[in-house]
Amino acid sequence: MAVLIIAGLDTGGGAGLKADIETVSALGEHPLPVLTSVTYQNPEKVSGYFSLPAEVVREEIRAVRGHFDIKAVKVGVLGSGEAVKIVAEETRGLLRVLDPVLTSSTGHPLIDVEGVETLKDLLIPGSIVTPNVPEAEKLTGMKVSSVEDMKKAARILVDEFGAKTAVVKGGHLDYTDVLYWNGEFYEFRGEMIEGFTHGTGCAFSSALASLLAKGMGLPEAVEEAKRFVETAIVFSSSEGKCINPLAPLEIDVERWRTYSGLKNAVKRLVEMGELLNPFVPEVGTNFAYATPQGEVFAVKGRIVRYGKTIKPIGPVELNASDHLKRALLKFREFYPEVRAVINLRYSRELIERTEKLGLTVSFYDRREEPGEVKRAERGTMEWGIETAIRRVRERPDVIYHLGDWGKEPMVLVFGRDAREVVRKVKELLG
Ligand SMILES: Cc1ncc(COP(=O)(O)O)c(N)n1
Repeated sequence: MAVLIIAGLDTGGGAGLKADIETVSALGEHPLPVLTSVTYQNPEKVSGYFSLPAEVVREEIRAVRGHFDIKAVKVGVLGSGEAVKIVAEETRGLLRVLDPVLTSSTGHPLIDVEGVETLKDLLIPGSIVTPNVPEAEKLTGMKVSSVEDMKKAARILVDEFGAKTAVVKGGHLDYTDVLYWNGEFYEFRGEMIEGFTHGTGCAFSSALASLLAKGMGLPEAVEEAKRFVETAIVFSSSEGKCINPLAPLEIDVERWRTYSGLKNAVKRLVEMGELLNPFVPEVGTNFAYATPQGEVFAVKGRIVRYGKTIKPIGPVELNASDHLKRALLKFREFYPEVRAVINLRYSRELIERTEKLGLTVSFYDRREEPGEVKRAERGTMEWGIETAIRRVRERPDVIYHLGDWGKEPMVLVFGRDAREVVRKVKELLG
């Protein structure tokens, strides 16, 4: 189904048309992108924008309106009052979701002063309007600091401004979204989700337009759009510092379980921070957790000593550790049930304690490494793990070496899942 998108271009690839196109595509519909403004922007700053002549926007819409069977339209950045007028004219009769973008989240205006007034007069009437809290405040002139205020603002947008429906999004308050539809309020609860949020407003309105285009009704479509955006935040892009609307296509259940399992396990480790601190090597600790299919999540930038405690540098991401990933994948060739591993600083006491606890310990020694492995660029880790595994009869819980990666002696603790690794580490630290 075709979804018309009327929005601006974000050169940083975070918000605007790019997020909209990805969202509509991820939800299986066909995006028709109409450009209104080019913004000069990166994740930290919008340095300006250029609005296309409004007549260009009109021609863009006309080129597709007669040709495609457009089921819904999403309107984002418009830039100028003139464009608002034309979009109101050219989208008449279409199911219209309006994200009333007034400024970027970094605070730069994305519409001129006349545009804000024209938006109220011409475009909000008849639209499903989806402001966030600052936008709801600016449009209604009221202060919005609670769910009750959000309801009041939603009602003003519908009863006084003539919107068909209003969804006030609570990302700036307690993550509850409020829908006012057919004279009734609906609340959609959410929670703080770690990740980048740049582009969330665009993705939400595009998702809502796509779901409505499919024929989904309200309030279900709002709930579904909210969950879509939550997933896009969870799997946001650290490179783009923005959401990842393609995440729902990229993840599956096992990826999700592995990701959240590792995230929780890292939290448990941080709780034991003081105890663990002396066991964090100079190069840092990492914690890798593989899906049953062998994709490996780890902590981007590793976990480092931080004062008396420890701190993960970045988020949990796919392929965030090369060394541990290789160690784990090699281990799994022998014992596929093993899916998690952590590296700790070597100490004689740690190994003694492992043995005392009845865990199986093995090791490798780089002095035994055959010449051809040494000469090959990347085989040492694999050779070491295989050698250690073959040295003992049972599946090892711990493999250590006395000088390798960064030449620092290291202990690797393996387990069937991230939770089991945390349990073993807890036992080892006493
Ligand atoms: C082209 C364009 N459209 C929309 C936004 C709002 O997104 P955000 O609130 O994440 O800055 C933006 N910054 N740029």
